[in-house]
Amino acid sequence: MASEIDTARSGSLTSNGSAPDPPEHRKVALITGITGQDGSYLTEFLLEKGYDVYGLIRRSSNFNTQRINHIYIDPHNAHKARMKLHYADLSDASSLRRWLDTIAPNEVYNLAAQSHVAVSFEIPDYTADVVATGSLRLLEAVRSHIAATGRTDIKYYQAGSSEMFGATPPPQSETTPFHPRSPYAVSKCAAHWYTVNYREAYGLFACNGILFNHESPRRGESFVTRKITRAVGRIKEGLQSKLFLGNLQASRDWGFAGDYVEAMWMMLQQEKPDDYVVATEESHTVEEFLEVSFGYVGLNWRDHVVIDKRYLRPSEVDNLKGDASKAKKVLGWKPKVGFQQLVKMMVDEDVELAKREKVLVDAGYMDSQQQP
Ligand SMILES: C[C@H]1O[C@H](OP(=O)(O)OP(=O)(O)OC[C@H]2O[C@@H](n3cnc4c(=O)[nH]c(N)nc43)[C@H](O)[C@@H]2O)[C@@H](O)[C@@H](O)C1=O
Repeated sequence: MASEIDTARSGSLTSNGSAPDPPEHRKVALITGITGQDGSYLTEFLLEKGYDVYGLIRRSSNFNTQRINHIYIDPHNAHKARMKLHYADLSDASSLRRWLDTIAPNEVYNLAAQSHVAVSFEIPDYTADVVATGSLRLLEAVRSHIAATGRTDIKYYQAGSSEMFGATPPPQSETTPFHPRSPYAVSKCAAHWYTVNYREAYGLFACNGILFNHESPRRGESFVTRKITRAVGRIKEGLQSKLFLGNLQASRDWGFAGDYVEAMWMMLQQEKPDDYVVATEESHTVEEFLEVSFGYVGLNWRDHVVIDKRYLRPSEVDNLKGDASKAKKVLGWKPKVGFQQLVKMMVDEDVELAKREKVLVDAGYMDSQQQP
């Protein structure tokens, strides 16, 4: 990645070796949250499909583009670069409208969020501004862009969340009532209903994907699955011995993020816009995740895990298990990676990562308490 901050950064990906369509024939996608786990998988997926992909990124004093660096191509290489990045922010309506007008996308994927449930209790106001009002700003930018340009061939995807179901018992489907249990979840409910409202009021092609937890080796390290697999790798390599966690009895329907981005795209390829639950239909407790991940490398989690009340939430979501029959029937979508395979994939990558850290620690370049 270039060391200079570009106003436009770009990348390309072709695995089948075929030349991409000429620019005038290529579909154009705009993604908010492109630097996140889902944004990176969706970008890879869309580039493979021959799209030009534009990502909106937030300004930060440090680069936060690690997950898409491998796709990056210097924008000066104009004919090869098919992923481009621009500065914008869901809290800045004018930036959203400006990039919509400039890019004129066919598909808009709103993946950006303050997505950490526990953190949303600490910064509820910011969470609501970005997750709820930010979605409204983007919808309004799309609506006013269509009104001004007459471009009706534009489709909108809203990243919804199983957290919206919250306290409502499983299995949860599109018809299950929402009972959100955090500022994050309440904000996602607002974003969901804004999306439904813009569909009903203005005829916008707008879909809500109600995605259950989806993980990968690119998952942020403060979410429980990655926190666990990072610890497994580091404990295995002798870089740490304890892992501090909160509620081990919470149960989640965990799938692979790479599978879930395909469902997002499929929703926008339908004739009519609609809302879909995306899930594996299996639920496992945090404790089961510990059993499988530590067990996989021959460790006993009970020797390492310490409960720290700091990680308990003021109100918890106990049990999520999706009913994805609509997505299966209408979209023809189904998950490819199961729970055991997902855990192993994450542990394998994090053992490798810990081995690289160990080299740095042994050479005196890093303290074992630090993480690169
Ligand atoms: C679908 C949904 O998925 C995610 O939200 P989440 O389910 O809250 O994910 P998580 O990995 O933070 O927590 C899962 C469970 O694990 C428990 N837990 C125990 N001990 C720790 C712990 O130490 N850290 C964390 N983070 N969780 C812990 C915690 O109390 C909770 O019951 C986000 O992507 C969100 O954006 C989203 O939309």
